[in-house]
Amino acid sequence: MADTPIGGPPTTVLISTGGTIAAQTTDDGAVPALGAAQLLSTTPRSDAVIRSVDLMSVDSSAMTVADQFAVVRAIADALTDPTVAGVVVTHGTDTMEETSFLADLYAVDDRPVVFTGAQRPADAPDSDGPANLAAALATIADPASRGRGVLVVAGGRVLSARGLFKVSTTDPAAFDCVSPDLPRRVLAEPIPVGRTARVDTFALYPGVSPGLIAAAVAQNAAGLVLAATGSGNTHPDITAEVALAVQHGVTVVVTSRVPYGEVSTTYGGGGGAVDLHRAGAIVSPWLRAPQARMALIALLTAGCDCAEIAGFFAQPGTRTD
Ligand SMILES: N[C@@H](CC(=O)O)C(=O)O
Repeated sequence: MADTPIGGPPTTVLISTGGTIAAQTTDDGAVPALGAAQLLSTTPRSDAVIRSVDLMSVDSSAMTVADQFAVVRAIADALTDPTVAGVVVTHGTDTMEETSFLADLYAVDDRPVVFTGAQRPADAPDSDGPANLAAALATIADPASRGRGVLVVAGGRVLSARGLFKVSTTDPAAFDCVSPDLPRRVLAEPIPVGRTARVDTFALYPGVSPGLIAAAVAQNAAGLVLAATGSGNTHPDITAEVALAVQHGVTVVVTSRVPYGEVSTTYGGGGGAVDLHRAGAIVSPWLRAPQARMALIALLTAGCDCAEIAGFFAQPGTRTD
């Protein structure tokens, strides 16, 4: 661990969580093995003073919601030190869109927070991890990174966490955004510790069984996020289940399984977004299912009611770009 000398240059905190960037290839497949200090040892030299925090070592596809909030708390802990210039989080790319967005929801500090990862394991001859980590550290040092919320650096791109999704299982430019300038919503609530609200998510498709929704309600889901077809539409049978779920006090958010474009109350016919909205569902115009779920978990855990949650998804928020 390298720490900041008193009166010395600002420190960057590097939080490692696992993922392919930290993975080594074994007979049983690639698994996270390296901590922050080992990641730094293969990263092109930077003059930054770096404090390492080995928070966890997991494949991000195996992360729990508790793990994700632990990452958010570790970022907040790092920023309690006024000598810290910013925080880099190394994380698997599979669920980086979720954890980075969750961190963005609580990012009240102007200092930059940058997530990065890799598509190729650390022991691959062409691993993209070292270059991504170097770029993430450089992004912390860039004054233009301040006040932009959480950023994600991969494959030569610097993107906002808001609206982010993984677009390739292999390309180093692993991510894109649904829209480059989504308004920023920051939650005033404290970062939760302990139990969080259960929110389930389903992709909808022709022939989908309405029983999926009933099963989630029966298992006490507090919220449901539906990745509907097109601009937020589905079969009329789903609308009836949504109405029942809402009557049971479950908050239902409708988004789309389509990557780009706005989700809107355009279509009727019994299963359109107009009908789902009338059944009590909240339409998420831009956040897709993985990020809408993170927001809903945070809002329900904070005790927000349906009107407040609808306001979160509807209001423009604070533009920072
Ligand atoms: N399965 C890996 C993939 C990656 O990091 O690219 C993970 O998300 O941890």
